[in-house]
Amino acid sequence: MIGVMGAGAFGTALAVSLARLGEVVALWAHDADHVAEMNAARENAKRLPGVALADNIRPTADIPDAGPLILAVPMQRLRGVLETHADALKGRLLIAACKGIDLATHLGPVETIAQVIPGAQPAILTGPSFAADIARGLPTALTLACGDAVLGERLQQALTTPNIRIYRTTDTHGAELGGALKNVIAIAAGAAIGKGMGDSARAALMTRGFAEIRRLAQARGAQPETLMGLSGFGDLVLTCTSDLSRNYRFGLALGRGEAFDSDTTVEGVATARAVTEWAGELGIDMPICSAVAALCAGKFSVAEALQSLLSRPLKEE
Ligand SMILES: NC(=O)C1=CN([C@@H]2O[C@H](COP(=O)(O)OP(=O)(O)OC[C@H]3O[C@@H](n4cnc5c(N)ncnc54)[C@H](OP(=O)(O)O)[C@@H]3O)[C@@H](O)[C@H]2O)C=CC1
Ligand SMILES: O=C(CO)COP(=O)(O)O
Repeated sequence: MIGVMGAGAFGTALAVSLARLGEVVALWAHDADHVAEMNAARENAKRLPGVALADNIRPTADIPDAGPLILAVPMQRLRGVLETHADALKGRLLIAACKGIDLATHLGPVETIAQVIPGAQPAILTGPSFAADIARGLPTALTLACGDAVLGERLQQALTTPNIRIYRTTDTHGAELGGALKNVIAIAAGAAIGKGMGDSARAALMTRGFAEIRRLAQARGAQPETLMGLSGFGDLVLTCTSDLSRNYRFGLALGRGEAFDSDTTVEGVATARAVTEWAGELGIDMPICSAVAALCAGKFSVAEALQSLLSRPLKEE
């Protein structure tokens, strides 16, 4: 049995894909009414409408007491979920599927699990993948990062499905920071396109944004090759170029001066703030992330954010 905690779009899509392996997948939601709705309709109409839940997917309000658990809640909720359910989670194999940096602690998902849950065996599943694509059975490649190489290999086998090919690494810092920071750069890319600045400006933001991601991640001990892989470069490309990305669409709305649905999960907003604070403490230069944080906080207009980037002193690449 595999458990997925968090019945949002991504948790549900992973459950749908894992169920194709034939084993029982428990899909835990914190809201009992939502569980009842999913059981009655055999669909998660609230978060992933139009996708049937196979018979071996079990929506539940009870955390399964055996087997690995995938944590697919928004990053800013992860610590609270872990603290609330610490007794049920202690010593368990916990695989984060969230992308972000915790505002209160400046920790990523793997570090948060390790700090909150005694004896947990933490890992992260990350990389370029939209819930809608995974649920439809479209081909996807992800990175599974686990500090324990033997466990990582076991998880790689267990979580590979007919449409999810998994690569593994022991570099959890690289995997979690690449996935978190690409969302911030996607907001910048969306804002540039929304403001009509063009594809050349987007390419510049993606490239210089990637330089910021590498600077911060390597200061944390991440390996350069992890950042060049699916969880870093791969996810940056997907998220900065697809209208399916919520972070990119949020940026588009900022650029166009349009409203954006406040119930939509946009991980890059809190992460931009967290990373700007954190980079400041470490003395690392993160101008695009800082401009996005200021933009999201309403301190800058898109034009002012661009001006702040273009007026920086000239330097070597
Ligand atoms: N969607 C995607 O394509 C991808 C998403 N991800 C990552 O997965 C993570 C989750 O995103 P996604 O599923 O898309 O988000 P959604 O907005 O679709 O769903 C979030 C889910 O988390 C639940 N939730 C919120 N707060 C809590 C809480 N305190 N306790 C328990 N459950 C809670 C929500 O419940 P409720 O409905 O009651 O609010 C909802 O089911 C994010 O970090 C995202 O970056 C990664 C790759 C792809
Ligand atoms: O992480 C994702 C793609 O890999 C999903 O991106 P959004 O959260 O921007 O929709």
